[in-house]
Amino acid sequence: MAGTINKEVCGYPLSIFFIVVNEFCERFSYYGMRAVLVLYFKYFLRWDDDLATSIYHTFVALCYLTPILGAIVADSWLGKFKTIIYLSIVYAIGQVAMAVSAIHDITDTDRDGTPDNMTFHVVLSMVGLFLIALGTGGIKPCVAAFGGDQFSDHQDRQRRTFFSVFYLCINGGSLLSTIITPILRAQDCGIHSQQKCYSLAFGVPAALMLVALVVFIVGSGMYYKAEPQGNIMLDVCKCIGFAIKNRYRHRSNQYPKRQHWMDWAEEKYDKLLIAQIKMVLKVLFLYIPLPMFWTLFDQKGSRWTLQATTMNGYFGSLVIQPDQMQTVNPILILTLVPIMDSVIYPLINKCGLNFTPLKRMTVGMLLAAIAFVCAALVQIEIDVSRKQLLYLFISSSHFYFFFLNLIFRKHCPPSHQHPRTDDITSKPQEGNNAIRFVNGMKTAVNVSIPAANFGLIEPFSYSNYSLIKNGKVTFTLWSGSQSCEYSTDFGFGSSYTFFIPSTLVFGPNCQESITAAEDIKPNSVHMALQIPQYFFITAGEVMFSVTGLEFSYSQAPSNMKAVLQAGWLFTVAIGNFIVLIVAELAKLPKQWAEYVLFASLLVAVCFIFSIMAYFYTYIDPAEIEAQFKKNVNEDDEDNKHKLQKTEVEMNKRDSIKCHDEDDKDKQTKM
Ligand SMILES: C[C@H](N)C(=O)N1CCC[C@H]1C(=O)O
Repeated sequence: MAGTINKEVCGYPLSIFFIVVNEFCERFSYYGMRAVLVLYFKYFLRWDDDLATSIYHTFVALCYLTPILGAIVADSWLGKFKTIIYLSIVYAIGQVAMAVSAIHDITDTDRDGTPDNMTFHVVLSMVGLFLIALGTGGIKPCVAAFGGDQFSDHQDRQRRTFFSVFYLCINGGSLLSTIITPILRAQDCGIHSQQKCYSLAFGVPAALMLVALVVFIVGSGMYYKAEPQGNIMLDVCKCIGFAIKNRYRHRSNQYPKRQHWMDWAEEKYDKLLIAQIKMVLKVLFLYIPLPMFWTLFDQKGSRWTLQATTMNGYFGSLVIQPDQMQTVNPILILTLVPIMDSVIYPLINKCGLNFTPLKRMTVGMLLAAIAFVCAALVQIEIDVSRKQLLYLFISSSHFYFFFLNLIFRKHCPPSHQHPRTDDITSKPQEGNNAIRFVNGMKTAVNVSIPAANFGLIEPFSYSNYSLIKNGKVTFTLWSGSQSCEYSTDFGFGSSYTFFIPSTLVFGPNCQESITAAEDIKPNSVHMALQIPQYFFITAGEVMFSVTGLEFSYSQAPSNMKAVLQAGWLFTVAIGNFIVLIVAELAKLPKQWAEYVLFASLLVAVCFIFSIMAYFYTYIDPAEIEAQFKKNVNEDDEDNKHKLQKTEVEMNKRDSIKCHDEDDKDKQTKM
């Protein structure tokens, strides 16, 4: 670092406090908004599942593609500080636009609780999402690199700790927001009519983004702000282009070979710039296999959550919803980062092992592969339990419908016999329970719960299945003016048929007469079995991602720090795309086989990466740059000397010439 830091606390520059708080608030804003986004698409904008999922993934991928833009602007033009400020404003405007787009009252002219001009809400939210992607992606590489810039060259250890704390803040923000925003969304709010409060769920992240901006500005006087060094990316592209062209022009054997193909740019470009480009290319080459890690990592939110929907989420009196299992990741990050930094790494060092950053990343990839093997084992357990349950269901349902038919033939006229065309044959999706009622009474019965209405069930008829969530549910049965309340507890993924007997007496004790037949048993494999796979993927993330973040900073030349951070984040974007492609292409019949496939792919990639890492030599960009500058200065000195010498000689020669000419003149005059 070229400048000096004014204030230090325990050996750390005070300025990084503002940077980590800014990152915490920004990640709260980003992950909080993301947590309710798909539900907003589905229930507020009324999109179908496919559209909602593809727009969601496109948005996430965009958020990790825009870092390239932010990095170019920061390194070449505005500098990191101004880029963070300007793009944070864009980001906050985007979040506010999202919050406004979710106020149904704005276009609810008939006051029935639904927006009347959906185009307004769709357009505003799409503009909002675009601004957010630009903002969050744009500032992400700058904030990390700007934090790294605050340390002096001799503060390597502190800078490593900074990147760990930085990662803790990311996950602290992510954890809190993914718990809080779904709660905010579940509230009812509105001016004319009450609806689920998406505007609050987006409004709080918007407020947090404003806080992030204010905190960052407050620290302004304390930052070290490296100056941008001109349009560096354009120079880099031109230099690479020239090297390729020049190499091609001199392809014949008569020209001596050069050590590196970039050396073919030496005729036209500065040696320092060529050396810096070589550093960046070496690291970017190493990044090629890395997206595979993110491909596995990002399936937490999709495949693993779907797996959780087929499991039992009762943890004592606490009920964990399938999508809430994802919070295990940030919780484990908050625990594992300090343990790794203060116990595991020092212990490995004490054992005399040189656990270099690239070795850590390799181990991180292997841990992610192990996580997927665990996921495959859990899947096999679920499949086995389902087979047993299905067998139980088929045999019991045959018996029970045989019995039902006997009763119905006896009691009801043929016109009243209801066909059993809608019998459920597979487990209900997303951990829901499929419930239906059979009315054995001679009068019609209406059955309802707060979330669903089974409708009027004719005498000796079945209702259709309704899907209801787990937990305690109270059904209200109405026949004329008489009612009966029936309460029961549901687990995950079960199916029940409730019988209303012909002898039902409405009143307080009516509950006892209603009987339930379990068509499909609730999920039996416990969600706790997913904890090992979460543990391994998160331990892998700590070794891979935290190290990768720091590695990308430490190996980047001074004028391309943000660009390499963006390159690192680009691997996350590619990983997301691979999930979409592989899931489409490899349609394996068994889910566990898909998990094993992904684990094997990562092991193969990890093997390639370890070979590449073996040949990588760590550099100190600052030292190399200083050496180059020294050489240039020495060259300048040499040149100056040479110039002075030449000038003196030239002057001497001139004066001799002058004397000669003077003499000649004198002679002619004479
Ligand atoms: C929430 C994750 N544990 C996490 O920290 N990240 C996932 C992608 C990179 C990183 C982030 O910066 O959000």
